[in-house]
Amino acid sequence: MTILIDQPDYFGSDVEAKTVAVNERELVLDGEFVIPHANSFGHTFRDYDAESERREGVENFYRKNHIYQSFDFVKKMREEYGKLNRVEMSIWECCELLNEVVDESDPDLDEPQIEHLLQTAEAIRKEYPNEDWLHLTGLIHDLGKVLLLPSFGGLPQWAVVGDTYPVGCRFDESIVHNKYFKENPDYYNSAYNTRYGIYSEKCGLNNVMMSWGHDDYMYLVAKENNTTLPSAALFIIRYHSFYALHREGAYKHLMNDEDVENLKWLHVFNKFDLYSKSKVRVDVEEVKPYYLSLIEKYFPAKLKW
Ligand SMILES: O[C@H]1[C@H](O)[C@@H](O)[C@H](O)[C@@H](O)[C@H]1O
Ligand SMILES: [Fe+2]
Ligand SMILES: [Fe+2]
Repeated sequence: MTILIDQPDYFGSDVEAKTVAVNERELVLDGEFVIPHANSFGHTFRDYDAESERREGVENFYRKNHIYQSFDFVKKMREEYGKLNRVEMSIWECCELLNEVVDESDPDLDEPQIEHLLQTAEAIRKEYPNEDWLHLTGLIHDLGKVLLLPSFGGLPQWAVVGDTYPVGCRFDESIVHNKYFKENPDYYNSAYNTRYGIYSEKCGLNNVMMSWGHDDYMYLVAKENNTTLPSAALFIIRYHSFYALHREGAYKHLMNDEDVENLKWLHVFNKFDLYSKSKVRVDVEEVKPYYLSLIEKYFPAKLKW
């Protein structure tokens, strides 16, 4: 699939000019999505140092995440969860399960995850009414967080949520709270701690092992259950937490040409994923029929998880 869109520039140097002070209700108006200048705690988005009720918990989360996400751990998880032998259910059933899930890594949101899914999808729908595949991508991108639930193995938060990054090569400095990597065994492994590590120039992200979590798991679920979503959707699901790449531009030397194309859509998507987080609730029952129709278009009725 070829994508002909301009690179969005809302993260450029003039980001201040592009952000507009809005009250939360403006997010639900029709037309172009407006980037709010503050999250629901009154801070800028993704400010990991801002003194807030969430700061300490989030830092603690990243400490564990960076210590335990090693190459060997990721390999084991991929093998284990690649079997998809735990649960059978529909996409919508999975959305409902997320009612119970709260993400401890997120400085911008403390609502149940189903709110975030609908807020993301609805914000995309307003600005890109014709890209139904992107609406559905918004709805499902975080479904992998069910890994936190007992029937999915009840993984700890550090193995499910938070930003992701490659393992098998050097941890980039732009990764949030990167100082904690010093306690990761791979940090001292000379096979893994160089710019390329076990990878090579333009090898393609598909060949790169990412830290384990909800992104890679949901990618596996979608792919192995033969979704008809386009490759850009699978790319978004798989790399939406890879902020070191899509926000900071690190690890670009590992991308191949297809990754470069798909990254354009990930930039589009990220605006909605990040800045739609608010206390404004979406009426689930009202939008449900629309999303059920999309699920039917792009997925089988029951999936293996
Ligand atoms: O805290 C957030 C949250 O877990 C998101 O779902 C993930 O995609 C982000 O990258 C992460 O920073
Ligand atoms: Fe996510
Ligand atoms: Fe998200």
